[in-house]
Amino acid sequence: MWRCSSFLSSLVRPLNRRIHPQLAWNRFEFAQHFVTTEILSTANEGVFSKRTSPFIAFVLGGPGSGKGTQCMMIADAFKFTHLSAGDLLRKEMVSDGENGAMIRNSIKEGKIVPSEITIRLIQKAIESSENYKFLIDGFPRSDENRIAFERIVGVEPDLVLFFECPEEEMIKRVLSRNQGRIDDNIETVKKRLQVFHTLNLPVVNYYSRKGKVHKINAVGTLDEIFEKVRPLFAAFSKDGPRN
Ligand SMILES: Nc1ncnc2c1ncn2[C@@H]1O[C@H](COP(=O)(O)OP(=O)(O)O)[C@@H](O)[C@H]1O
Ligand SMILES: O=c1ccn([C@@H]2O[C@H](COP(=O)(O)OP(=O)(O)O)[C@@H](O)[C@H]2O)c(=O)[nH]1
Ligand SMILES: [Mg+2]
Repeated sequence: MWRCSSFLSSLVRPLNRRIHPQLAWNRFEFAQHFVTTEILSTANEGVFSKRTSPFIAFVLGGPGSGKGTQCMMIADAFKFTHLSAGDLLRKEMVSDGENGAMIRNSIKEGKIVPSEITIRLIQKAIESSENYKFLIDGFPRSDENRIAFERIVGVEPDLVLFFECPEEEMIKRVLSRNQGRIDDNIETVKKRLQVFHTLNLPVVNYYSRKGKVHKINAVGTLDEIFEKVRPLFAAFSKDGPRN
């Protein structure tokens, strides 16, 4: 899974053996995971020698604002791991897990799936990654999501990207997305926009008050938008931050 320096692996491995698979990682195990990864990654990043937690960027915005598209470009350019909460849920929906039907119904209705389910999927994806820098796309979608993430995972995001897009543009993009999704139809997208305004935006406002939000105008070509995103991740580019 990830290469450990000998000292840390002696510390961490027994710990993992002791954790019952069903238990979500507690904060210590989570930090421990990243202490290991950090030591190995400092070699080429340098900026993270003192961190004991992953670098996390939340990527927020309404349905069709371009979150997934920009996340793929950021992941490619700066070697982040792109975790789309929606994709994780759609994968879980079609697995023979006990929550499949409930997840399907929530997505079909544009409703938010219970936090514990989404967070467990995100945490499992982080745990099974060798990376230590993550784009969490489309999460948190409510204050309840946000509070649960901080309680269960025990970390706050380092930055929050918020893609601002006019409603009619979002509707147009969602209806022409052609990914065969059960929620890309006019009835559901209207419900999702309602959820966006009532539940998602308070999350943006919360992080805005903490000075963590970078608002990006999401209208324009993919590259025009990415050029506004790029400076936020300059610290991760191989030639370091451009001054
Ligand atoms: N800047 C853009 N201009 C026009 N269409 C876009 C732009 N960015 C993304 N799209 C398209 O709009 C749709 C929604 O984009 P996506 O990245 O899936 O958004 P989100 O993840 O926020 O729902 C996709 O079909 C995508 O190809
Ligand atoms: O943290 C999340 C992310 C997504 N969803 C559900 O999954 C749907 C699709 O989310 P996704 O981010 O894939 O939609 P997008 O914004 O990309 O169109 C949402 O409308 C919700 O019903 C959720 O419940 N919690
Ligand atoms: Mg998306």
